[in-house]
Amino acid sequence: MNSTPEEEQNAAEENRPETENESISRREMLKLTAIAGTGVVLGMSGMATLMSLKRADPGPGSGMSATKPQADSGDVIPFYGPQQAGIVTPQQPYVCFAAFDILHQDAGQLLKLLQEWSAASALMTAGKPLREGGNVTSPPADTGETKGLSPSNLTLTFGFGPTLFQNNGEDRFGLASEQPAELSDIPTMPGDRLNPQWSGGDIGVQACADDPAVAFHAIRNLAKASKGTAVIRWVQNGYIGAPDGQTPRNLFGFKDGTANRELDSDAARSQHVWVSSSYTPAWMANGTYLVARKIRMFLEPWDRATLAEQEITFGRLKESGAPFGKKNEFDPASLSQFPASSHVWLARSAGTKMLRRAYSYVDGIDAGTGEWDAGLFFISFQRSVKQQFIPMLSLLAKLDALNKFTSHVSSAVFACPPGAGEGGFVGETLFRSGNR
Ligand SMILES: C=CC1=C(C)c2cc3[nH]c(cc4nc(cc5[nH]c(cc1n2)c(C)c5CCC(=O)O)C(CCC(=O)O)=C4C)c(C)c3C=C
Ligand SMILES: [Fe+2]
Repeated sequence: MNSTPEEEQNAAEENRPETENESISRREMLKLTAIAGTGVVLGMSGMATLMSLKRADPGPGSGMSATKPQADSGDVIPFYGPQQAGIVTPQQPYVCFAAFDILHQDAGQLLKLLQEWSAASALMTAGKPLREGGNVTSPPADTGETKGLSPSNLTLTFGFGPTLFQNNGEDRFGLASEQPAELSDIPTMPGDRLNPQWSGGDIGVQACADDPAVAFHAIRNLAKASKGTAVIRWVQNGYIGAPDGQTPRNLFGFKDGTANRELDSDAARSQHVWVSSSYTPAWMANGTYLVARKIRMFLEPWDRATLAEQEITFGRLKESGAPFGKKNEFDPASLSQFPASSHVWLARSAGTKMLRRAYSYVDGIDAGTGEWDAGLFFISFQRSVKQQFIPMLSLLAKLDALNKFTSHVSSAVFACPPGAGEGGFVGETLFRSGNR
């Protein structure tokens, strides 16, 4: 027998997941009464008090409607897509980067975590809260501090560290055969002062946004959702500042990121950033490798160096960012004009390119020296760590004039799989790969 529209509506109401606006249910009332230990039926005023514990609809005009979140403010970078966002999408001014370690050895739970993280990421990048309206006797799903803020172009980029595949020779999740040859720790370089507590990690998550509160909220809520399955190993915050459309300056006052323009075309990105579909392992097609290096910059001696020394160190002019012998930032550089062992000359001589997405960091004052604990949280994306990153780093570590003013204090490498299709999850290609 056909049901009436009213019956259909009632059935839909019963099956509807809880929302923020939903009035308190009779069952919840009974539970709350029991918790309150009154053992008596509440009168109207008690009822009203309990009802008010449920958050009210913010109402029209508040800009916070539960059904229509702030996603229409235009600052949304879609989470789903063939490639992960946060790589070639425009660099936002803030990063909160976290490396997680997985606490167990259960591949099923790892898969579930990636599914939950992807679903949560899709919501957060769209400016939507994590499921709301839990009853008052359980913690809210979303921590809530970004309520009312715009999506802020939040991107969440996930990568798998070498230890996810094998740790001390142990195949923790049955994934060892899928570990890419590219994916192993960067060899220690001369001058490195790496702190293992700030290095490595099973899964790296880069949260970038126009608002630091939004980037932190994303990492905080992913950590909260992973409770019992993963713990944060290290976190690094960073920022860049640049007038609109211009190259940001690092803490030494130089424009940093100029050469990224050479990777603006799809052809250049296919050549230098994205892993091709003919690559092994196949699950990495349309993915890339992320290298993160926390590089302390010694601001005090730098600030005492002359302008000439500063410019010779980089091989570019401080004011304009132009290469030596040229006038403007984007004038083509000629290797013969660069001072020998200048940073840019060496990086160019390596004969390879990478996409850099670095952020400045300031972690306060070094308790031992009273100097700034500050520098560059260097992040680069490349299709091959072995052919691009390591040869360049080796050259720089040996000869770079910049080494006098810097020290590498942490290092991590992550294989970033392709993006997830709508409703899918990041890492799906790994879990569905042929050998499994
Ligand atoms: C292994 C790769 C690199 C590390 C580590 C690195 C550290 C580092 N860089 C700067 C500042 C600048 N780097 C610049 C250019 C540049 N740097 C790298 C690579 C590494 N840098 C490359 C590939 C390039 C581009 C070279 C080219 O082809 O022109 C510049 C110049 C402007 C620019 O193009 O961005 C600056 C400035 C710091 C401060 C630093 C460590 C603290
Ligand atoms: Fe550099």
